[in-house]
Amino acid sequence: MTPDAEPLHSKAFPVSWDQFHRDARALAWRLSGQGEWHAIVCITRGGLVPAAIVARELGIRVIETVGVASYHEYKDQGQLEVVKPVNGALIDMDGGQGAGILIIDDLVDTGATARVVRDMLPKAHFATVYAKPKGRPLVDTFVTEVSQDTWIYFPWDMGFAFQPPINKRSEG
Ligand SMILES: O=P(O)(O)OC[C@H]1O[C@H](OP(=O)(O)OP(=O)(O)O)[C@H](O)[C@@H]1O
Ligand SMILES: O=c1[nH]c(=O)c2nc[nH]c2[nH]1
Ligand SMILES: [Mg+2]
Repeated sequence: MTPDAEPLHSKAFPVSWDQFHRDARALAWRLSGQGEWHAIVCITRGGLVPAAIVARELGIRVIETVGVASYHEYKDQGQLEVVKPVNGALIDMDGGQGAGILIIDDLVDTGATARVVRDMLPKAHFATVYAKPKGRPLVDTFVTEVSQDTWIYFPWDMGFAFQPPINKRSEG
């Protein structure tokens, strides 16, 4: 990046545990009535927490995972790696190709993760709590859209920290 270039993520969207619980529950409300799913495939690790909340709300007890990692360093998208595939028997149920499966992740950003998982389960319903514009076309159901230059700070990545008073803060 040149010194004058705009940072890729210039805005911050911090999410508390309370807010995340409300948003994940709102996702469950949006999903209810849209279909009958016999299993959730949760994209680890970010999908684990919303999958637990949606599973509880919709009464789904079969939870499978697919492990996908691409942001190996903070905010830096690297090589996408499927670290754990989906269970083949689950993909083949209900006529195959992931029919009857609900895929859950915390967000779509560029859509790279969603594209890979959709290819594995083309007939599944893809749901996330948050979506950025590039990834949005790949998601069937989501709750809140944020701009592409926003970084979402999830509660499991955060901790309490001292905040200097506003009048003592330096610019930038
Ligand atoms: O739309 P994309 O640009 O692919 O980004 C979205 C993905 O990035 C994050 O996962 P990450 O790779 O950080 O792994 P993690 O879930 O284990 O934290 C997030 O949980 C999504 O799965
Ligand atoms: O914590 C995160 N916040 C984000 O905005 C994001 N985009 C991709 N991966 C992400 N992880
Ligand atoms: Mg993830």
